[in-house]
Amino acid sequence: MTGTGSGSGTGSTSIVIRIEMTKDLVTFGQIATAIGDAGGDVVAIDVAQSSKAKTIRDITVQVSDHQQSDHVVSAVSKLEGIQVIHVSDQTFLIHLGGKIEIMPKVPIKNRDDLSRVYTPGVARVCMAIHEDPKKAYTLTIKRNTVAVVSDGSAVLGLGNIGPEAAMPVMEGKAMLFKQMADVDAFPICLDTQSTEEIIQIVKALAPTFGGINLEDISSPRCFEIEQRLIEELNIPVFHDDQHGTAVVLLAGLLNAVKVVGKELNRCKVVVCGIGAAGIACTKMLLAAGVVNIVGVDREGAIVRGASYSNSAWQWYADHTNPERLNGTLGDVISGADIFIGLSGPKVLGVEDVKKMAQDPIVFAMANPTPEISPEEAEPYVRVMATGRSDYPNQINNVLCFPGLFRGVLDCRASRITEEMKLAAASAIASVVSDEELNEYYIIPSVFNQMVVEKVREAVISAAYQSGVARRNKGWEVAKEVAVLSSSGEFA
Ligand SMILES: NC(=O)c1ccc[n+]([C@@H]2O[C@H](COP(=O)([O-])OP(=O)(O)OC[C@H]3O[C@@H](n4cnc5c(N)ncnc54)[C@H](O)[C@@H]3O)[C@@H](O)[C@H]2O)c1
Ligand SMILES: O=C(O)C[C@H](O)C(=O)O
Ligand SMILES: [Mg+2]
Repeated sequence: MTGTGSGSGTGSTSIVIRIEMTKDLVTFGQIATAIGDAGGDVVAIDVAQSSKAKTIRDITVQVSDHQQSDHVVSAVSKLEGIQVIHVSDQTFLIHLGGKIEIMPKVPIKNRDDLSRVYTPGVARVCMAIHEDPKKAYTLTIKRNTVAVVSDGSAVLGLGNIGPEAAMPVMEGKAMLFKQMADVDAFPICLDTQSTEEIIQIVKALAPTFGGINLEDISSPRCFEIEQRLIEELNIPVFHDDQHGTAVVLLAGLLNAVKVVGKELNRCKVVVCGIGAAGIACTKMLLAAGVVNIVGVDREGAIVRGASYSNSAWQWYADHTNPERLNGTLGDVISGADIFIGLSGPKVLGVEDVKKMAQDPIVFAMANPTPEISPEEAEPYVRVMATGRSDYPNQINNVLCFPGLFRGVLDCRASRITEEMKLAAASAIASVVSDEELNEYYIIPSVFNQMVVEKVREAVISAAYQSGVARRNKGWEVAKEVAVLSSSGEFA
């Protein structure tokens, strides 16, 4: 099993320490010795600024993990005549200045080009769209562009960290959309957590976009925001943490139960974290025929027959926990075949896992730190999965949203139906063949190029069957469509 389990690291890395040294008090030799003694390797030294008395230097140091990085920085800062200005690691460096940019498709080389892409030529195009707004799909970025909208209220498992702090995740999603499925996605983080304001803002933004991907908006507000936008907009709206997660979860579970030789609909499933993702995953499992699902949140099990002020939890109580189990996670997990974690870090103990039924399946999907680390759980589980990239079996909505939106944009679906989501789940599961299937390979890699293509095809086919595809049938049959459509032929 790979991975550091440290919560955010991915093994050997380099850090850049910016220091100010007072020349009379310390030599570079002393600094290099201190770094070496703390276990780091000096890889490069750059002088950022120099005066007679002081120098500012960037020292690049190879370290094995974050702990060693802390040792190295602490050793350097203890030296007389040194002031550590800041420390960057590769993860921070990759974020410098943000992770995406906008590039023109054609260069503007001369006045002639200028007068076409901009005024006066552009005016004719504007008027063509004014006369027929559908032409926005052929003559603007709308056909291939998705808004990734967050209010920063439930960012990964980090909680309500606000819109600025949510941006790196949304930029990351935009990168994935583009790299995996050639969808242009734009991150939009809103400085409001008012349900009504978010709805109005997204509605006002909609003309620019072919689809809306809502991201990291906490429950229960996310349900109303998504539902209202689905009803009030004519482009597809998809809350990724709900449905993307549910699609990938179902794909992973379909394969995991094959590995352990159980039938999904006979399994006892405990879901921890009854928020956006937990509720959507539960709905997907109920639709797949699972009966015995018990939900647990901070206050313990959600019990059938009890009353809840949170309407989403009331729905949950009415549709799950047929045995009316009560108590903590530790109580209700006894005899469970499957644990699904969509809550926060380190919620599940080894003692809890030991109480599960034979051949337990544990999907600890909280990001970035799962409910239990694979290292701790592995001796007691048969199939282990997390949401992270650095362990086997990554159950993450990135397996869904790029291919799903590729399909939705290509067939110009007006909405995303249950059939389309189920089709996407089966498509993802089908990428792993029976010969390949084993405990450590229940779900295809994010980098498996078949995933996007299979999800796209399945989604398009289901969109036509559901009657929500708005492009003439027949378009989809030709693979050359991508080329033709970019010239506007199939508008
Ligand atoms: N792997 C994936 O693809 C994926 C997708 C979506 C969400 N997630 C993860 O799932 C988690 C929840 O995301 P969300 O969007 O549903 O957020 P959310 O805020 O809507 O819901 C989180 C729920 O978990 C509960 N919770 C938090 N700590 C808990 C604890 N210690 N014990 C029990 N319940 C607890 C909260 O009360 C809340 O009801 C996050 O960690 C997120 O990173 C993973
Ligand atoms: O962002 C991810 O990695 C998955 C998911 O959307 C999450 O919120 O954790
Ligand atoms: Mg998310």
